Amino acid sequence: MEIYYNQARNSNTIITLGTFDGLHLGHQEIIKLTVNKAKKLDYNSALFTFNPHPLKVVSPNNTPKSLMSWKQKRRVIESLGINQIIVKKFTEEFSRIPYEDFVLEYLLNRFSVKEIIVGEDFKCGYKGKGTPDRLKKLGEKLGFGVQAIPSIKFKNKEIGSTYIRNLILEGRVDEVKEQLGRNFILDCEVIKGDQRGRKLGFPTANLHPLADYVLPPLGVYACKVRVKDKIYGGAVHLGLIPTFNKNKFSIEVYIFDFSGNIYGERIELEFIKRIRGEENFKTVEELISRMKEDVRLSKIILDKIDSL
Ligand SMILES: Cc1cc2nc3c(=O)[nH]c(=O)nc-3n(C[C@H](O)[C@H](O)[C@H](O)COP(=O)(O)O)c2cc1C
Ligand SMILES: Nc1ncnc2c1ncn2[C@@H]1O[C@H](COP(=O)(O)OP(=O)(O)O)[C@@H](O)[C@H]1O
Repeated sequence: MEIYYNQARNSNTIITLGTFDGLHLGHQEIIKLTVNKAKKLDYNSALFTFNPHPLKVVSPNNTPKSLMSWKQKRRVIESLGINQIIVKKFTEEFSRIPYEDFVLEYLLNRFSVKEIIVGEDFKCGYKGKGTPDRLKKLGEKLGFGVQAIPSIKFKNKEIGSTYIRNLILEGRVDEVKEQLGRNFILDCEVIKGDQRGRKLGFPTANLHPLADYVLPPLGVYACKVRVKDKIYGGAVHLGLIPTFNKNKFSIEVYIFDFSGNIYGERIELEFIKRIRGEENFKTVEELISRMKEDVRLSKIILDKIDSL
């Protein structure tokens, strides 16, 4: 797969466009359709996306939190078999280009696009005027097809990034797989904490997320952790650590059956299930005994999913 940040070119291309945050099952359907159609016709398949999220430029206060980092996104797109990704820098100036000019300059002149495949709620161009219906009309004039794919449903609910973000915000991390096709995973770097964890008998890797992720409510979650391509079970705590009178948000994971120094490493944290909310313990002993219980419960949860 090739990645371009500006002037890519190709001929006879079937293209899909969007921000694709989360690359949920609906997005995956659209991308697979693009890939399969291109293969059948022996055309190039491409995915055109924007960075940063267009709303960050057009309406900064309404920018949604992310479901994935760019690295995670790239990996999923690659696994779906697209030939080319085009990442267009989304600027104020770019946001003012009318959809007709955008299509002509970016899609027809550069890729001689034969077909555009998008979700039915897709919009592009100045003020989002480039809806699928208008694109279809433009295509009739300029000689390309447009396919608008209706949202797919699961258990009667439309699959969508907003719905997935809300599940996460409510702590329902065990339900996102039905929509994403995978669990919610944070791409993180391990940073230094207060060095208190090991004294409690629970060393915890303090995590700095590598995207502006949507995050579940404060508390403790059973999780899996990928460290240097090995997967471990874990218990992760998101909170302000009131027991030690801290008031700074942190994400910390105790990794089961692991020892070693991983400061500075890039790791992935996969949320499996919420266990409880954050508590302010009166004594350190009470905290430690509750952490033991968290570890016991996490292991039961992880054993259950591994045996499915
Ligand atoms: C499974 C788990 C549960 C935790 N629960 C709480 C809690 O309910 N309240 C709290 O104040 N801190 C909680 N913590 C945070 C610990 O107090 C924290 O790991 C400890 O202060 C070590 O911090 P350090 O890594 O910065 O040294 C929890 C940590 C873990 C790993
Ligand atoms: N089982 C483990 N889980 C998490 N981190 C571990 C583990 N074993 C060793 N470590 C290492 O110890 C560090 C955590 O120790 P801790 O005393 O909590 O320090 P800090 O407050 O800097 O996170 C981690 O960043 C990691 O490098």
